[in-house]
Amino acid sequence: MKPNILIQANQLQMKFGNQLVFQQVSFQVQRGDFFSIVGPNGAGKTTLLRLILGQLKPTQGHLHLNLALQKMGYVPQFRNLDSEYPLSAQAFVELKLTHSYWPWLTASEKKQVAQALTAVHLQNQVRARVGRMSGGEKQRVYLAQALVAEPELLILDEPTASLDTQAKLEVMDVVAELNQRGTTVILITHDEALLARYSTKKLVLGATV
Ligand SMILES: Nc1ncnc2c1ncn2[C@@H]1O[C@H](COP(=O)(O)OP(=O)(O)OP(=O)(O)O)[C@@H](O)[C@H]1O
Repeated sequence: MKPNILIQANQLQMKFGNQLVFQQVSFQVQRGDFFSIVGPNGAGKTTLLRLILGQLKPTQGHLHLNLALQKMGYVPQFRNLDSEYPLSAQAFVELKLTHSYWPWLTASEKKQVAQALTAVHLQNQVRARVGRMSGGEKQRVYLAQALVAEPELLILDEPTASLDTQAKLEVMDVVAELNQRGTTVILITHDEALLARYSTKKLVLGATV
């Protein structure tokens, strides 16, 4: 596989028992792509992400990955953390690096945390409580948590669903900046406006089944 191809999917089929979720799905994700996956509810978008993350195997076809699982960052759907949630943005991001064998972070890990918070423009709010932040800020904290591992591929599963337009753009502009600096992005979205604004390639699921 050419080094600039990160994911090559050939004729994927996915069934759960007798239920066919999709078939004949082929696509290629190249380094630097802003790749979107769209399709109606139940078309198998999350299932496809789970295949990419190695949590499921296709029932037919082949999925070749040109990067290690540790080089993938994952940002989940927006979840509104309770206003009483006690952790600061910094502590929330540090959770991703906490060791079981020693309780402190190394100097370079602290630097990684600071860099991740700077990349999402929260460098002035490192001590702010995540529970008190706006929706867009909360989702940028999740993004920072995915960034501490310095991923080559960032996978976002409807990261802005239920956020207002202002907050959506606030999150997606940061994702676009990361993409422009070389991070490959895979985005699941129902949002046509986001697709038109940011995406360079699109896979439509559900159209052929
Ligand atoms: N582990 C599983 N076992 C059995 N069926 C499953 C499993 N995971 C998903 N499914 C089924 O596969 C189909 C596709 O689900 P999936 O969550 O991938 O769709 P989606 O496109 O992400 O939908 P949505 O837009 O609603 O999030 C659904 O019918 C779902 O019930």
